[in-house]
Amino acid sequence: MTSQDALQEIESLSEKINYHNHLYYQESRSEISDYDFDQLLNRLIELEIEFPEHKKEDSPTQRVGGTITKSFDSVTHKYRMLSLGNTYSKEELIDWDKRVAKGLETDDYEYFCELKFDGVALSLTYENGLLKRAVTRGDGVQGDDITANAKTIRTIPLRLQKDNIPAAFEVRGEAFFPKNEFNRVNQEREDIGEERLANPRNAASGTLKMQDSSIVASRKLDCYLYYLLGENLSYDSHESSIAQIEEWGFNVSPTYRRCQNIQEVLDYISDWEEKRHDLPSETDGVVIKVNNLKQQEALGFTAKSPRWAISYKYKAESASTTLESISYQVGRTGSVTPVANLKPVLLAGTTVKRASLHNANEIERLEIRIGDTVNVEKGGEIIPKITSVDFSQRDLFSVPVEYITHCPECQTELVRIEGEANHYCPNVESCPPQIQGRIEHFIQRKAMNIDSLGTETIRGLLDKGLIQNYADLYNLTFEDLNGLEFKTFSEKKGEYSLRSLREKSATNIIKAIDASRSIPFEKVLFALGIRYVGQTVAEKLATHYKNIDALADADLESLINVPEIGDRIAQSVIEFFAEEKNQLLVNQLKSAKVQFELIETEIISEGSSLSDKTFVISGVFNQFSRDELKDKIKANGGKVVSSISAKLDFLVAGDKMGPAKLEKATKLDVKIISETEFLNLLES
Ligand SMILES: NC(=O)c1ccc[n+]([C@@H]2O[C@H](COP(=O)([O-])OP(=O)(O)OC[C@H]3O[C@@H](n4cnc5c(N)ncnc54)[C@H](O)[C@@H]3O)[C@@H](O)[C@H]2O)c1
Ligand SMILES: [Zn+2]
Repeated sequence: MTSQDALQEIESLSEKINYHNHLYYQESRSEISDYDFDQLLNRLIELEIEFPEHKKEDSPTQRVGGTITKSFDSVTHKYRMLSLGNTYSKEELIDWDKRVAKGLETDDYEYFCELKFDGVALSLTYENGLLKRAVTRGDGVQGDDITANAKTIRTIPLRLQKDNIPAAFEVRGEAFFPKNEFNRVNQEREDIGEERLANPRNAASGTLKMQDSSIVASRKLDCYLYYLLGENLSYDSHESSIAQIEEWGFNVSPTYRRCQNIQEVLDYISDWEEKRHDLPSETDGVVIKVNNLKQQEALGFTAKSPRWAISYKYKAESASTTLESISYQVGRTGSVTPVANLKPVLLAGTTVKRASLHNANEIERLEIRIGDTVNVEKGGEIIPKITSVDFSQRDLFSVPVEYITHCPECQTELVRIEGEANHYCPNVESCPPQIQGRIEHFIQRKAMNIDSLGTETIRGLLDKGLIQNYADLYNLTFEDLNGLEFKTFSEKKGEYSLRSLREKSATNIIKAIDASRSIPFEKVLFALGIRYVGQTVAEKLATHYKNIDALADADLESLINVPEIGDRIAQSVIEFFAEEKNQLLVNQLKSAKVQFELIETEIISEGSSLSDKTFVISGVFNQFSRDELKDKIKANGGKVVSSISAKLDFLVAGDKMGPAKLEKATKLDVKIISETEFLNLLES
């Protein structure tokens, strides 16, 4: 390679990396995988080593990726917040270990391994035991002051109540979107017709940069701490400082391990490779730190990262296959989602046949064509995604994808709202999947809980003309259902066959419809399917207005004054009740005697056998739902708390409890009891 070629490649790589850095840190988005990003960066490092004359001072290899934004006050870090060197290869890790040994001129050192949590780095400053400031990493020198947003994270202590707290210190950690919370938020967004958030990391970063802290609070972010800094602290190892912050009440993930040598580090890496998927947070690798603080100091820093630490990143599994066709799905709100039909391929133990393409922009961005060879990846997400197209394999005669212009289900011309990525079918009234989608939304477990009525049965009922909307369900009789014919699709045979509903199923459905008459008002309100009214919003509206008539009569001003109800939701509620056909639906449901009024429940005391005892509940239980279990504890004088500490009396463990909780409770010697043991406590 000539020096001139190198210069050209260096410039083009720098430009690409700066572009992706900007998207990642400023806009909380990514267009390429982390692995591909790191390949670009590594190539640039390589070239700069070979052609040092072309290395620029502001090269992305010399700087921490982020910058500060204008929307928050910027704060200069007392100690710079650096990045971490990273590698995907065990050989490179072993090389790094050799450099550590060489740098320290001894074999006498230990490592401390932690998981690499995939979120946003936060620096928290405490003065006299009080949280003073929470700042993002920014460009490493200055960051954004996001204290108000960080305060909504419930595991970040606002005040420390131990007596051995230094007057001033800083802790650093990673704020992240717990997986189940991420899924909950996305489910809720889907329920109300909003786009899904792309991945937990980007969502956490986007959330912490929001101007409205109440939205931040509604997304229950969490934070793990992994670093203590300050003047005159008397710890000699990273491990002892971590033990200290844990004792002060900071949330430390119990997944760390001290390792005597690089072999033990490699063992730790393999131990967590699979297990990490069961943890509450996304992780993308392992961070390996030299444990002794004096030795850390001796090793020091490069311009961008410490020499005493490195991250080993797990590579997402990927596979190559062919895009056979694209089909288009129409959802309850009319939004159209393109789906890639792939030649079946084995990926991370499952056969993948489909991948979401999200919207027209994504198709354009990937420049994907039918017949292309594509790479699919399965990250933390359940749905696999296409990460890139192998252009070298492209058929000469292939043509760009033409996005559909008309609804594949009802042939109505699609519309695209300014500023939104999705296309919509505007035929709300009679587009079949929209009608069906509204009924499916109504009957789901979280709503009217009539889910014994499956998708296919609903189709059958619609086809027969027995129902036209969800309110019609209440007119169904056993005779309508018994023997009802419906089509069912067999994946195996790849074809539809005709079946008929059995007597027992018909009975169950009638029972479930009947039982839904006692489903509480807030759930009924959610079931109606008003755009932007998800479960939480429905609860807020129900609590505020107490009954459907008051809500239907509310004007814009009144609605906006309800805490946490914004313009968009208010407008949507008004539009819903203004439509005559919706008024008819509501009236029909009223005649069917569903709950349109709030019943305020009180917890009735059952005794005091649990008084002064604290409980954490985790997992799934046989006899109770989690809420019922909580009520039971409260009814008997106990207290339910959310995090495990040494002071906790009992951890009630159900099935599928997270391994991290278990490990933490075991470590802190908290008493772990089963559901049955819990019931015994009540009787004693
Ligand atoms: N896909 C893209 O477009 C794109 C763009 C830019 C950056 N990236 C990704 O971001 C990474 C670079 O980001 P970076 O500079 O923030 O470095 P990094 O994320 O690789 O490592 C540093 C960060 O790790 C985090 N961390 C998590 N657990 C930790 C622990 N236990 N101890 C210490 N730190 C811990 C901290 O936030 C710290 O700031 C790259 O690996 C790249 O893959 C991707
Ligand atoms: Zn349609």
